Amino acid sequence: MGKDEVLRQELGRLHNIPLYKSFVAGWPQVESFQARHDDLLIATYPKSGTTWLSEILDAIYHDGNLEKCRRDAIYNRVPFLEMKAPGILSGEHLKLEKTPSPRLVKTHLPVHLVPASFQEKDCKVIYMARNAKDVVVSYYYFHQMAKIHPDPGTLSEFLQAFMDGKVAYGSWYEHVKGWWEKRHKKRLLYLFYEDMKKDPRREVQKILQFLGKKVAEETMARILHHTSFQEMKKNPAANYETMPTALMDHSLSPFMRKGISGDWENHFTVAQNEHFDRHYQQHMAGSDLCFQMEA
Ligand SMILES: Nc1ncnc2c1ncn2[C@@H]1O[C@H](COP(=O)(O)OS(=O)(=O)O)[C@@H](OP(=O)(O)O)[C@H]1O
Repeated sequence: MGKDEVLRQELGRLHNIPLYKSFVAGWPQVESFQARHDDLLIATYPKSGTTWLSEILDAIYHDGNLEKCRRDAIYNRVPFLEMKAPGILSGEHLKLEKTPSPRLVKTHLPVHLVPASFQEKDCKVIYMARNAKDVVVSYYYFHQMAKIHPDPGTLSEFLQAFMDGKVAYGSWYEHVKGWWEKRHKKRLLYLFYEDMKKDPRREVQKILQFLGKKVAEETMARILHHTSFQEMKKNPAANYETMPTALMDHSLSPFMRKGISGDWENHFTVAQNEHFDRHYQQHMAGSDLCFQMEA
């Protein structure tokens, strides 16, 4: 499989979810991935604040030492478990094998597809969820710049594909609800992008408590500043600008796009919003998982 077979291809299928064909081809190695007990898994549906959470965790792991946080690009500091783009990036599980413990591992996998060794080794997991409407807008722009995705078409077409679960990683509903069902597990922390936006200090405290760590007040202040949207946007180690342009073209839309809650209001028409709300209510009926949709 070469570069041309990776870019702008239709999606393949991994079990019950649509996924990039290159990831599907690499799945046997990912499925048999050997987790270590002190690995921390960062799990999200795409465009839900993965990079933000990753930067926060790397900063915590390095006690707010910003020089260490800039040692490499975020996709090398926190490798993306199932990522494979032959001709551009080889399998990330290989990178992980060489990473010293304690490792931070990124995944977008739904809970039922996480490799068994993470459970066997009783690894801690932090899941971050973001409201569906902002995810869909962010994902739409990401499809334009990240060419591993099929062409997204119009926003209206993309919205329908998202609602139908026909985008990479499948149904947002199944993803957020699947992980939510596990939220009572002691070694899982379920966070929300919107909470992190509203009160990052409180959310970072939650993370520290979950990890059994403490930081000095000045370290906390440094971590919060370093992981603010404005700082991450201009930080080449965090903003993905070092990715090969063949894979991500920031001139089409920057990876660090807006970093706000409620941007969907600038994109959805009234009709699209009503259509989406009806669908949303059907698919979230009976669940106590609630999202803040407004800024
Ligand atoms: N520090 C900080 N604060 C607030 N928001 C931030 C931050 N860092 C990244 N972002 C925004 O997160 C969106 C990208 O999500 P992910 O990192 O999950 O993307 S990916 O799935 O890993 O490709 C994307 O959202 P949109 O701006 O809405 O497109 C990023 O801008």
